[in-house]
Amino acid sequence: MTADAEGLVVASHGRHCVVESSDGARRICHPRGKKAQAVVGDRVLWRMPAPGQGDEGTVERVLPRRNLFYRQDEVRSKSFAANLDQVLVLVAAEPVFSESQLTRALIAAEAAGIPALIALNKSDLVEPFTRAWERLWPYRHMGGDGDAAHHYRVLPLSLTESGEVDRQALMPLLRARTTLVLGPSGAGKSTLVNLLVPGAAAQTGEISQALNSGRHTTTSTQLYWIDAGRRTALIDSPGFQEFGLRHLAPTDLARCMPDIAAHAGECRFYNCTHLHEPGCAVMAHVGDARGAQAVSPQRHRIYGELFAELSQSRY
Ligand SMILES: Nc1nc2c(ncn2[C@@H]2O[C@H](COP(=O)(O)OP(=O)(O)OP(=O)(O)O)[C@@H](O)[C@H]2O)c(=O)[nH]1
Ligand SMILES: [Zn+2]
Repeated sequence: MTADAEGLVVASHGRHCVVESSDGARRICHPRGKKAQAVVGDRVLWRMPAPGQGDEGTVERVLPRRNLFYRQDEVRSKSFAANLDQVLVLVAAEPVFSESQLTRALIAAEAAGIPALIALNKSDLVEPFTRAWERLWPYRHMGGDGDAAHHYRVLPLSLTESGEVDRQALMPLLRARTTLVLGPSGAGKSTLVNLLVPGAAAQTGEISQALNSGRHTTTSTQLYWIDAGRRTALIDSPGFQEFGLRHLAPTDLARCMPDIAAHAGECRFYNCTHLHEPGCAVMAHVGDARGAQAVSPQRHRIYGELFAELSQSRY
């Protein structure tokens, strides 16, 4: 019996996926049973088809994951990607981004133990950019002063106007890592992928061709290599809009919001919800006063909304 080969899942669509071997060859694989359901970024053991059984393989087993980034909505859970080094949330000056969506993505990253970066695109749109940069004040300062203390790195970009400069700023942060890129429609995700991934269109074409065989034309989540040595990867995933956090309990929220977590241990009641209790250290820090230890009123409002959302009965 031949040993199963190890491979990396570089695209997924429905139940089947595309597995890349160490020599770079890609092949469609189907999971052998529920336990072999893989997501992009998974390392898997896979097997060639038996002679005469076509050219699609089977995923025999998903190897243990370092982490799993996912969202979960009311009805079904939807996995995004596994084994990530970081998440890059790309928003733009225009269209105006939703701070609630941004926060949801950051909470999901935090819950999975994955560091997050934020990029604000379209700095050439001066006035909207100034407003958006200002809205990101809490994110730019959270954790303390100085680049090392900041909880989130926030980068200004202008992908269509200064792509080369942006590439130089981004590459040191991306090199030799696997980065999941998330962002609302229109923020510039395609522009970013095309800037950083030589032949992105070709890689996509190859994959849709592979997945095509009359059944599927688009892939949902996809991994691109930035470098020829295949060490630096970007994972592009749609679905920022309906970003559910149903996999979290309301009481998980505080530890996943670093500005709130910083004070949550100092409240009078150990089971403080930070919404109305006397002696709440979190609420004592909510205000317009700016400071690395402050909790912005917007962030506290979003926390309250999410707390209510996650407190509704589950089904
Ligand atoms: N002014 C300006 N426009 C930009 C910049 N980057 C991207 N755009 C434009 O913004 C629009 C959206 O960019 P895309 O890269 O298609 O955005 P996307 O996030 O992939 O959007 P979807 O395809 O809808 O998911 C395009 O018209 C881009 O040309 C920028 O730095 N400045
Ligand atoms: Zn409290």
